[in-house]
Amino acid sequence: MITTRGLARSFHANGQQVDAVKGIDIDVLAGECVTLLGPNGAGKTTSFRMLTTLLRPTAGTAIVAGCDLLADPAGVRRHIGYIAQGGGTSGEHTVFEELELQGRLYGLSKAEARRRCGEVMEQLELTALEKRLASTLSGGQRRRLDVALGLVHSPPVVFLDEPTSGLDPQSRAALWKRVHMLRAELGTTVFVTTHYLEEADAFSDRVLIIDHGRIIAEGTPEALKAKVSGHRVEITVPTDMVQATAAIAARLPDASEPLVRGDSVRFQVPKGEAVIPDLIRALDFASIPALSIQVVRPTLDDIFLLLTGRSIREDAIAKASTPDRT
Ligand SMILES: Nc1ncnc2c1ncn2[C@@H]1O[C@H](COP(=O)(O)OP(=O)(O)OP(=O)(O)O)[C@@H](O)[C@H]1O
Repeated sequence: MITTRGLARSFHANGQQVDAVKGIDIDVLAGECVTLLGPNGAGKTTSFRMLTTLLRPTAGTAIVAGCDLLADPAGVRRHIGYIAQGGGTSGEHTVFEELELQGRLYGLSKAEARRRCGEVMEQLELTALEKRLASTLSGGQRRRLDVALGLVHSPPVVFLDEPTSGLDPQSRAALWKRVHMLRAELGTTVFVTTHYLEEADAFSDRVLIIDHGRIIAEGTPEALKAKVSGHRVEITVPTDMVQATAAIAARLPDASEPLVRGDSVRFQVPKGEAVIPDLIRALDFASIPALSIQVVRPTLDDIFLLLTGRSIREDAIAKASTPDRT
């Protein structure tokens, strides 16, 4: 449903060239839900803007929903829904009017546009809000309207750029649930960007990890996590005891070099549960009161850490905006 070969885009800003996307090969099959996961500035939005015809690639080719991106951009536009970061509504129309207008822009007849408005409002639980001005909606309601706008013309492919950014965890889960219901009912192909690791893990069939404009890993969340062997152990202790705790951790059999962050010490071991008794005994002997000890299974962040030596999570936390409830 989406195929790219060597797709690239460079920008020129302040006399400098920025290679935002450096030749990516992507294959998304019909009906799949695929996530493009990466830290800030990795090239996610630039990739989406190219695939939705808003930005011309500097190099490479792409076929989207059977249409050639370069030769037939109008064909691509007819077959896709794009839910941009920050949404696409002006806010001065009611929910119903926004949806009807969008349907008409996509060439639906008035009657068909109205019928589809009714359907998508029901699917995204917007029916009770149909007469509300879009500008008066809460963040979660507004994001649901954005998704409805992307779906009103029944596209076979939807691009969702950070659909849950800025929403609280409950609203994020609810939005994902609705997107998946639509996919199950209509077989829509869903291509989505996020920097929320847990969402990529829980809701995607496949994850593409992008960093510095290149796809550095891809696979099912399970297959990606399986590349990181063992468990991570995290111990929280009083701050003045972290160095002594790190020294104890370093002496445990097969433990990786401990990493100290604030009042916590982290390290990798082949089997978390096997080292816990020794660890507790050693802490007890040294009179170090452990405030918490956690054995964490690998996450998608661990694979990113393994490949790049950096954490997506820390980058994302820096960017996270104030959560907005439905
Ligand atoms: N119009 C532009 N002019 C110059 N540089 C740009 C432009 N648009 C994007 N870039 C740069 O290209 C790189 C990729 O940006 P992009 O917005 O695609 O990243 P992203 O992964 O979507 O990040 P985020 O998660 O912060 O939205 C960044 O270094 C960005 O500064």
